[in-house]
Order: sequence, then C-alpha cells, then structure tokens
Amino acid sequence: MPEHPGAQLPASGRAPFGARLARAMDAHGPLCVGIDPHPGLLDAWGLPRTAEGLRRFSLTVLEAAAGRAAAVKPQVALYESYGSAGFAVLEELLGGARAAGLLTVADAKRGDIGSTMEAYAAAWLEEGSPLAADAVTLSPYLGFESLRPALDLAARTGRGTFVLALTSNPEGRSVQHVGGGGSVARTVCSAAAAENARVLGGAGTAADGPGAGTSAGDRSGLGPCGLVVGATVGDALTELGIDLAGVRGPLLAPGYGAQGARAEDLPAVFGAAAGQVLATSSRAILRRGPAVPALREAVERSAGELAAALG
Ligand SMILES: O=C(O)c1cc(=O)[nH]c(=O)n1[C@@H]1O[C@H](COP(=O)(O)O)[C@@H](O)[C@H]1O
Repeated sequence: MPEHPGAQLPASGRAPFGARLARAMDAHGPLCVGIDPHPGLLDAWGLPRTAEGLRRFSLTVLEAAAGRAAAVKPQVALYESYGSAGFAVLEELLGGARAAGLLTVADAKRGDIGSTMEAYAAAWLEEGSPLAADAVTLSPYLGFESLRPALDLAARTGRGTFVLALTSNPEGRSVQHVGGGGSVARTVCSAAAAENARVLGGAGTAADGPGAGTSAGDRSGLGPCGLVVGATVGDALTELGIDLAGVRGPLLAPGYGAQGARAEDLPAVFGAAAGQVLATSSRAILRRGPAVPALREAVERSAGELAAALG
C-alpha cells in the first residue's frame, strides 16, 4: 500500500522523506543530533582545530548516534570554515551516516534567486551529488517560490526541505512576526502547506487546519516540505494564528537543550502538531564527549525524554 493515498512515489524510487522520517522517529524517538564541531568543543575534546580534528569529532558523534537517534544534522558552517578539507569531511560524514542508517539534514540554510537555487538544490539534494543529504535547511527570504528548484528536486528524489519559519533566536521576531495576523512567518507556513498539498494531494493551509489524508499531529503521511520552528518560540503560534498541523510537514525544532527549551515545554509550544516535531540538539549532547559511552547516554536520554513528551 502506498505510504499516503494521493502521494506519488518519487522518481528516484526512494520512499518519500516524510515516510522515512516517520519510521525513524517511531523507531528511535523524535531526536536529531546536531553535529556542530565548534572550535571550543574540539579543544574540550582534546582534538586539534584541523580537518583531522573535525573528522574525528564527526565520526565519534556518528558512532554515538547510530541506532539511537532518528537523524543527524551537521552544521555546514563549521565544516565550510576549513575550506575544501572541511567539505571532504562533511562528504565522509554524510556517507557514514547513510551507511549507519541515520537520516541526514544538512544545515546549510540556503536561499537565492531561482537560477542560483538550482545549483544549491543540485548540491544538497541531487542523486549522486557528493554532498547529497536526506534534507537541507532553506531560507525563504528571497521569496518562498525562489526555493522552487529545491522543493521540486526534493519531491522528485524522496528527499526533504526544512524552510525557516520561526527561528529559535530572539532576533528572529523582528522579521518573522512582522505583519501581525498576516505575518511573514504565517505566510511561510501557508506556502509550505500549499506545497505539501500539491505533492500529497488534498487541500491545506496553515490557517485552515489539516488537509485531506492527514489527521492533526499524525506523522505518518507528512509531505516533503518541512519547517524550522524553534522550541523556544513560546506562544508565538497562537499569537500569530498559525496551525502547524495543517502544514502536513515535519517540523525541525532547534532550541531544545543548550538554548534553554526543555522536552516538557514542547507540547505547549506545538499543540496538535507535536507528533510532527523532530527536536534537534547539538551542544547539550556534544559537551558530554569525547567518550562514546557518555555521548550515547546523552543521546538516549534526550531521545527518551522527547519521545515521552511528544509521542
Ligand atoms: O536550522 C537550524 O537548525 C537552526 C534554526 C534555528 O532557528 N535555530 C538554530 O539554532 N538552528 C541551528 O541548530 C543548532 C542549534 O545548536 P544548539 O543550540 O547547540 O543545540 C545550530 O546548528 C543552529 O545553527
């Protein structure tokens, strides 16, 4: 039986990203382990601030996360700062995660005019690209439709996107809340809802509630267009009149852990969309390294408390 009535199997033959992510979250809990090799963390782990230090850090986190988390999210900026050697490590990490059965989210936050966006899409989402991940983070501030090449390629290859909607940092409000009832954030959420409705079939907008075929908070039939909504946004969804369940996409939630949000805060933030949430945590877990058993314990504890809070 198809994963979702009305959903087309991606041309790649790979199961759709939403179905693969739901399976991984059901198996391991709704945790994404962020791989952010900050220079200070390399120091704390006794590793050199070199590409080899970056490599040992990345592969250690992978070893700790494999079989214990749904996904990993390398922060591309922290690889990019080492130039081509950093990108080589990132390629190795993405390949290693694939081999270990971990879904990958490349945190690249790309966004540009459509013609340039085609190249970003090819780099992060195209079949056979050395940097291809299961999903990539995107910035919609050149207009949601400028992301079209990535949205289309993701749907075609069974991959996903996470588009910034309500970010976890306090400065985000100054852009994302603008417009009140017709806020920038709500516009982005409505566009994501329309994109998922296009791919999955059925109607759906962020204002209208769940569309056909997916009940509120149900993660089994999610579309490929996810959103980034910080775990730290408090009551912003109510304040801005956004119904995330109606988006019918996965929700990447940074802010859990080092930025202060706790697992038990998440149900109130996400309401009926709690089942769609993939919480991501980097420093709170990484500070427990470099010993693999301590990292594993941190991953298991986070995955367990998130599963208990979010279902
Ligand atoms: O897209 C992201 O992952 C992201 C969006 C956002 O709104 N806030 C946010 O913190 N992030 C990223 O999530 C990670 C959070 O790291 P920790 O605060 O150490 O858990 C960093 O890599 C951020 O760049």
